[in-house]
Amino acid sequence: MAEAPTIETFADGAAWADACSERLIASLSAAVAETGKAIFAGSGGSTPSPIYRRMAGSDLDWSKVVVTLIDERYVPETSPDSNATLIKKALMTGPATAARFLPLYHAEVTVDRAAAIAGKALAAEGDHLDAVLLGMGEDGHICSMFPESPTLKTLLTPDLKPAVLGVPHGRDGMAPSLERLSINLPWLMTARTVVLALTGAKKREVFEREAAGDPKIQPIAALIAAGVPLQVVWTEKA
Ligand SMILES: O=C1O[C@H](COP(=O)(O)O)[C@@H](O)[C@H](O)[C@H]1O
Repeated sequence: MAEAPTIETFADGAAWADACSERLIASLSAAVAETGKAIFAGSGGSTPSPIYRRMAGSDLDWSKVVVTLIDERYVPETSPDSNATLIKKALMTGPATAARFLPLYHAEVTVDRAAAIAGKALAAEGDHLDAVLLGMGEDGHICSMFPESPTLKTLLTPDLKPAVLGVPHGRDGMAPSLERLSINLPWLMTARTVVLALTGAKKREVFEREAAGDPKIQPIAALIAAGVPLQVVWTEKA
């Protein structure tokens, strides 16, 4: 069985955000130096903004970078739930406005059609992700992979093609409350660098529980079993 990665602990939010940003930028810079381009896939939610602000201030040649999302709520950018709006505001500022943004959401189509459009566009950019920033909810979800949800059967199948998939909202009060879009495990398996940014005692506890869980129904355990190169970076308070 694959071993859970060590949780790296940082003394405060500034050191934690610096460490996350430095690792992601190092991977993107190496890709630009080697191939002339790089793909970054970032998370939404409440955790990543300080990391994005630091990344935006780096001297990476952003004109060579494609920025996309690991997941998205099926809402337009005018919604406060839009991950696209969050990443545009926090990351794509200053020199980083030169990066090209690849949205997962598309208007006026079904969530599955939007996923197919986004999946095709991402696959046209390359066959791997150079750097990925993941977050985790206190319920153990990463991307839009919710523990024990029926969509995990497809999202977590390791030997499918890398794809973006539509995620229906949960029934009977189960998560997620909105339709969503998510990259699948095979995309994560292509990634050169994957930082899982965690804050707070609760998330540390949840990570430890999920990492030791069943890869069929617990996404964190599935990533570990599939050999996704997770760097788990934690601080008590961001
Ligand atoms: O819904 C989502 O939640 C997770 C975790 O968010 P956080 O607010 O606990 O940081 C996030 O990683 C994901 O991208 C987002 O869609």
